[in-house]
Amino acid sequence: MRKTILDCDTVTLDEENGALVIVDQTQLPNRIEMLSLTNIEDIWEAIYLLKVRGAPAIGVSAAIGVYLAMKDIQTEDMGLFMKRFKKAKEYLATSRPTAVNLFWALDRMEAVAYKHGEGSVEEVKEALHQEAVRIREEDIEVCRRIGEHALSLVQPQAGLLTHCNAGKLAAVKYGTATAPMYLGQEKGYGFHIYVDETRPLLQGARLTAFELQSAGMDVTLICDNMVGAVMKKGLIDAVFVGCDRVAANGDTANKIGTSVVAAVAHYYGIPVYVCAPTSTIDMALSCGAEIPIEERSGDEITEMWYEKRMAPQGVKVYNPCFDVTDHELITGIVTEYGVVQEPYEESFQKIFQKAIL
Ligand SMILES: CSC[C@H]1O[C@H](OP(=O)(O)O)[C@H](O)[C@@H]1O
Repeated sequence: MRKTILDCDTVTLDEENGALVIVDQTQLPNRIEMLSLTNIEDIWEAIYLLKVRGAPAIGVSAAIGVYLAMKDIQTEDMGLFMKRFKKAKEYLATSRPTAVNLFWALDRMEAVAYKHGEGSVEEVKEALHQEAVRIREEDIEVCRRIGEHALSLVQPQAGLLTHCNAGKLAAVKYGTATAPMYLGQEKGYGFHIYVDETRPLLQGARLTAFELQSAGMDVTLICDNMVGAVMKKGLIDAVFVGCDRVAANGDTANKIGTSVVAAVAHYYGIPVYVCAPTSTIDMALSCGAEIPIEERSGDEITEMWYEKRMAPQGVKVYNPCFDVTDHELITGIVTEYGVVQEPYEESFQKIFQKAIL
């Protein structure tokens, strides 16, 4: 049976070879190529170059990466070990600035290291190993639960629109925005899914359309500038998007163009749902203006995915990788604990209190 992208683990730990194994997403959809990364520099570069991308997948990669960086260190000096750990953690934290899951996962790994700090270095290494595996496994359950809550918001045969890739290729199995789509497919909901190509790196065209088509779903690929026409035509009943960081007031950073989708949907009275694992909610930021927005090389805009130039030499370029959708444009934020609505800060606090209990 030919392997499809759905048979490939987006991100996993190869215990036998001590490697982070990822699908090289820069080669999709033309080639399914797995990369086996054993050193922290290659893992950093894979995150930076979007060979592995998407907030949850970035978090899992960093957790596995920092474990791999520490597992072969030969010392019984805990102070030296923790010094080396912090160096590895801080290095991986420089790979990309917006997806809070990167920092959330690294902080979780650090907390586990300190929690076991009274033991031996070998015990800390094993604790890091178990936590990295746990972070990966938790994502599957968290996204499935997001899918179940999101599915309750739409009817069979609904027209859904999504932007960028918040799918299996951005996480471990279900994805976030695509979780209701995968669960709907399992239950025969027959969704009609419209996917924005998502310039400049085309995560929608290259990744979302690819994975959902591979799953046998009804997928229609559109250019980003067609969202208004598709919504005006009455083809969209709901928008589901992912997120890279949600501020305490519900303002959400997601792929550039998401705020446009939300504004147009708002104009046409179409609900916009952000699918957000609580690991992507950053209560330390009061509003979206505080979210760091990654800017990337202008080449991503002037070169058609590094194949041929499509803009004049020397043209000035601005390439913010994300934008912030104001909470007023968001109908609901779907977490693994349920659908949250305004006032978001109060709702998030209730969720986090429940999660702690
Ligand atoms: C489920 S998080 C996916 C999120 O990450 C993407 O950004 P990038 O492809 O640059 O990592 C995009 O914002 C997606 O919504």
